[in-house]
Amino acid sequence: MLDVKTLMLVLAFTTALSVAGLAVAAALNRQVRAIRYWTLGLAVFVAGLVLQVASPPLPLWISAAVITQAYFVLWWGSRLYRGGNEFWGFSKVMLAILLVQGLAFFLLRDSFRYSTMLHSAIVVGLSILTIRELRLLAGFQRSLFWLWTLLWSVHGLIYLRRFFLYLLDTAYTGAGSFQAAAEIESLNYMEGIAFVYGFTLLCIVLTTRSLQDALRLQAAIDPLTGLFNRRAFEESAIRMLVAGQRNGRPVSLLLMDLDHFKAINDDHGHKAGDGVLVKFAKHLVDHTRVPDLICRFGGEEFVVLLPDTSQEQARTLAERIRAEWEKVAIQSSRGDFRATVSIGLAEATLDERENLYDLADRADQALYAAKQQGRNRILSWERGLRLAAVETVL
Ligand SMILES: Nc1nc2c(ncn2[C@@H]2O[C@H](COP(=O)(O)OP(=O)(O)OP(=O)(O)O)[C@@H](O)[C@H]2O)c(=O)[nH]1
Repeated sequence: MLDVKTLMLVLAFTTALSVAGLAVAAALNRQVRAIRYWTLGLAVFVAGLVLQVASPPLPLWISAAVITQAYFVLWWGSRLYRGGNEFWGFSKVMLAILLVQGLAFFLLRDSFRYSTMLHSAIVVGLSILTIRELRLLAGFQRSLFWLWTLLWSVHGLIYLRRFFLYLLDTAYTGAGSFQAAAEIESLNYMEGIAFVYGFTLLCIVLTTRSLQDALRLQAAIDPLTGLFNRRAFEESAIRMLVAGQRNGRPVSLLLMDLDHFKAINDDHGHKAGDGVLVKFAKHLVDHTRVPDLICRFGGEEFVVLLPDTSQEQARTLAERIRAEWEKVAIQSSRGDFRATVSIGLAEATLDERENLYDLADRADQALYAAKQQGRNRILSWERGLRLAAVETVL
């Protein structure tokens, strides 16, 4: 069996290397907050190990408090990865925990057995909490979750075993130092080395995954309004439309265009124009249901695809959107104003040969006619509408 002190040093060295790697990754990926805390957690772990190597003469309770504190920081990082709130007094919470457990380890300082048991119990508890954080992450990749669970479960089980050995096994209950319990302690440190390697690797993978998600979101979302952009809308809308046609369920589409938007920009400035777009996007979100697909089609044009909605039902909704929108007061430095919207709507036919673009084309014809007839109104598509609109222009 390897000497415990040597293993402690190897673990400290391995962890220090991991900290260096993670620190570079954290600096390069500032938007992933969790990796900063994982790096900090491992750095605290290194400090605790160094203190442990130096005890005696240094009291062991100090290193015990520092090492267990590292687990709290790692758990906090995982909590952030799940989407927890960063500013919920991290430093205050950590300080409070450090004080409480520091006091507990201090009170147990004369009993190697009980302080080791407390140390093991904290590691087991935090391993469970850390597993739970990624479990709560909706839609998280299963293989990554299982790797995370495996890593932390093995680590937690090793410490659970340690807890019970010190509780029940006479070979350890009387031990007064790590050297006296070398058999179990060296196994712990060897597993610790493997754990740090595995954990570091997973931190990098999770960070990459988080960046990929952010990129995917950026590619799908209109940055001004936070609505789906056209590309993302088309992807989901095509699926929604085909599902409706297959199941014989009605699907309707509203195509909306803010009226005289150029004049709004000219009279109130481009910034106020942007504000109107943001406000209208929120207005749409407030007036639709969760399954409805809302998108900024481009410029001042918006579209909503309504599953399980007939033309009549869509018209009622469109009327509510239009009527409520004209009441909304918009503040601008050049005076408050109101805006209106024209809406063209069409219901999909059950014929699967009609695709999303055909449906959007029909809604566009209705919208064009609504504009021709004076704006701030809704028109449903009907046969001959394009012809009528063209005639109106002529
Ligand atoms: N502020 C702002 N303006 C935009 C944005 N995208 C497009 N626009 C402006 O929207 C205006 C659209 O003008 P038009 O297509 O003439 O339409 P309109 O003035 O709304 O007239 P009608 O649709 O006929 O009622 C243009 O001046 C564009 O520059 C944007 O993201 N922000």
